[in-house]
Amino acid sequence: MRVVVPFAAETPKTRLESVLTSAERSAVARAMLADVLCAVVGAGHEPMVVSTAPLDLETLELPGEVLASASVTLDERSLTDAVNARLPGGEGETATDGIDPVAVVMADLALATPDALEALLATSADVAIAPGRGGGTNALVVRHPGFAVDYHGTSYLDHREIAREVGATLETVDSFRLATDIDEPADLVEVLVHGREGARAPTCLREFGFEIDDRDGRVDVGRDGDHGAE
Ligand SMILES: Nc1nc2c(ncn2[C@@H]2O[C@H](COP(=O)(O)OP(=O)(O)OP(=O)(O)O)[C@@H](O)[C@H]2O)c(=O)[nH]1
Ligand SMILES: C[C@H](OP(=O)(O)O)C(=O)O
Repeated sequence: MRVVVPFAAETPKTRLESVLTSAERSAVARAMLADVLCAVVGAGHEPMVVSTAPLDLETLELPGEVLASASVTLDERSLTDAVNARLPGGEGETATDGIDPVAVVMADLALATPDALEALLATSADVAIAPGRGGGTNALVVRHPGFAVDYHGTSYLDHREIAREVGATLETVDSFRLATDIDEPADLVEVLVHGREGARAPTCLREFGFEIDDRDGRVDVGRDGDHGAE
C-alpha cells in the first residue's frame, strides 16, 4: 500500500518550544520520522515522505532496508492540499482500474510499531482512521475516491463527517500507539515510558538530558541543567 508520511521539515514541533531549542526540535522531529519510517517498513510497506523542504534521507542514518524502501517528495503546499493530491481521488489519480488505497501516517507518531500500523492497514472500510488524543487524525487509510482530508482542529470528527457525506464506510481504529502524537511537552513522557528499545526519539530525548521524573508521585519529564526555553 502506498504510505504517505507528511513532514514539516523547516520549523517542526513549535509547540515544544518551551522545552526544546529550534535545533533540538528539528532533531527530535527527525528522530520521530526515522522511527515512523522504520515502523512502516517493518509492516511491509514503502513510505513516501512528503516534505515541505528538501530532505536527504541518508542524513537520518536509517537501517539499510529502510533507506532502500523510503522515498522523499517535495511539496510546499499546506498539509491538507499535499495529502489530498495523493489520495485516490486526488490530482492525476484515476479510478478506472480500481482504487489503490493510500495510507497517511504522521511523522510524529513516535510510538508507532509495525503491529500497530498493520492493524490499521489491514482494515477494509472505505476510510479507516486512527484518531489522535485530542481529536486529530494521526493515521488513516483511504479506499474511496470521494474522500478528502481537512486537517487541523478536531479533524477526526471532520473526517467522520466527510466520510458520511461521500457515502464512504468508516472504521475507527482504537490504538494507544497510533493515538499518541508528540505535540506538547507533556507528550514527551510517553516517548520515555513507551518508546521502543533502540528507537531514535527516546534516545534523542535522553541525549538532551530528559528523564522521567516521578519524585512527587506524578509522572512528568524533567531535564538536567537549565536548557530549552528560547
Ligand atoms: N507536508 C507537510 N507536512 C506537514 C505540514 N504541517 C505539518 N506537517 C506534518 O504533519 C504532521 C502533524 O503536524 P503537527 O502535529 O502540526 O506537527 P508540526 O507542524 O511539526 O508541529 P507544530 O508546529 O507544533 O504544529 C507531522 O508529521 C508534521 O511533520 C505541512 O504543511 N506540510
Ligand atoms: C494535523 C493535525 O494534527 P494535530 O495538530 O492534531 O497534531 C490533525 O491531526 O488534524
